[in-house]
Amino acid sequence: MQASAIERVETIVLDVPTIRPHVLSVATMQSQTVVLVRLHCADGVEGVGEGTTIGGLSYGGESPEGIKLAIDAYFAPLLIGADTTRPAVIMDRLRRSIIDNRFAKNAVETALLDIQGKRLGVPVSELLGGRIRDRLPVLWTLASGDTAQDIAEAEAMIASGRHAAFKLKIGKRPVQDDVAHVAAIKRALGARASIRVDVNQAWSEAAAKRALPLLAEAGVDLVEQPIRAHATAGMARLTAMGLIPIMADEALHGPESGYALACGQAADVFALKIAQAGGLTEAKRLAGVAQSAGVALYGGTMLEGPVGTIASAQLFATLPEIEFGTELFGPLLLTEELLVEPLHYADGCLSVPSGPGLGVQLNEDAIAALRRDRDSRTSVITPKLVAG
Ligand SMILES: O=C(O)C[C@H]1C=CC(=O)O1
Ligand SMILES: [Mn+2]
Repeated sequence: MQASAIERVETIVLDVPTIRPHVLSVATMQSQTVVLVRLHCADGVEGVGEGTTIGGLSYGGESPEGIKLAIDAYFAPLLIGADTTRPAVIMDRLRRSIIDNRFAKNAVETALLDIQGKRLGVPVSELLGGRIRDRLPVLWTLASGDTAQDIAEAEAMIASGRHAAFKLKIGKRPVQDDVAHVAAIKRALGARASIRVDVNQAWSEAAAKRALPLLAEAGVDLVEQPIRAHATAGMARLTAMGLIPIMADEALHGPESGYALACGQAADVFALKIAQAGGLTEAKRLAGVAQSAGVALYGGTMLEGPVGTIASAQLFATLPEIEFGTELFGPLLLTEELLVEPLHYADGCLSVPSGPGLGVQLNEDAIAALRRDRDSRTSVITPKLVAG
């Protein structure tokens, strides 16, 4: 086997507790399931990628277990023996052979670019056209499910200087209750904070039409995916109201969907997510569609751990404009540190690592402690020890 060829594909499911319940209209998260993909080359070079979603199958069509299965059963045979010095050739082969599975493709592409960056001695950003910035603005999501707790959390974030923009998860309660919740938070924080809301598709168009003037009146700066992902014409009607910028999130499945939304004038802003786009290069193509169409950009997350977060950051750092900032706070929602050296968050920004590849190193002890199969791995060993 060639030195740069992939010798082994490893997929690991981690269950990581969250610092508090994270309440979305589609799910309440008490923990996050992170799928890590490690590509081991014959010469010992290794790349890591992440395939992470929210709430099992409640957010999208790929579950953590499904991502692992798809990679183990279908991606791995195409990857073993492949030459990692040609990541684009490998991704082209995968895209031709495997339909959809965008989260799994993103995880694999991330690992391939991590390898390539390590071999060339450059950060992944430099493989994607080159970075324009080393720091990215990061907001925080208030989603405890309780208005007073959300206000206290925001006050603490503002006081510590970590965040001054907040996204509120709504859509679970009746519209008037959600609007009261949002208005109370904005009233408490005033001009000290930018407030945005994410409905995660929960409203009908009629409910959204009722809510938008009230949210505008309350001082909300952005409304994310208020109605169903496929409701392009409805999104266009809400956008045309011109009350608050409307952002597409779940509706975006890569550059083609972005092109259709832009043609239909169905959003003012796109939430760019490397997982939803099917990888970093597809996400970069989507960003190009937005730039060409005059659609603003926002750096989104699937609440990934540090690997997916930094893969996203490496891409977002290459964008000339990212008007609405980013939400790359996923690692801060987790109780456990998955890296040897934690990511650096300060003054409302995340620093983009400058080392080769992703520029992050996994904390192997944390991975061993959090992996879902740790008990079965132990029980494989235990009987042998008992028998011996
Ligand atoms: O945007 C989403 O729908 C998913 C995610 C991003 C931030 C957050 O709290 O949830
Ligand atoms: Mn969203």
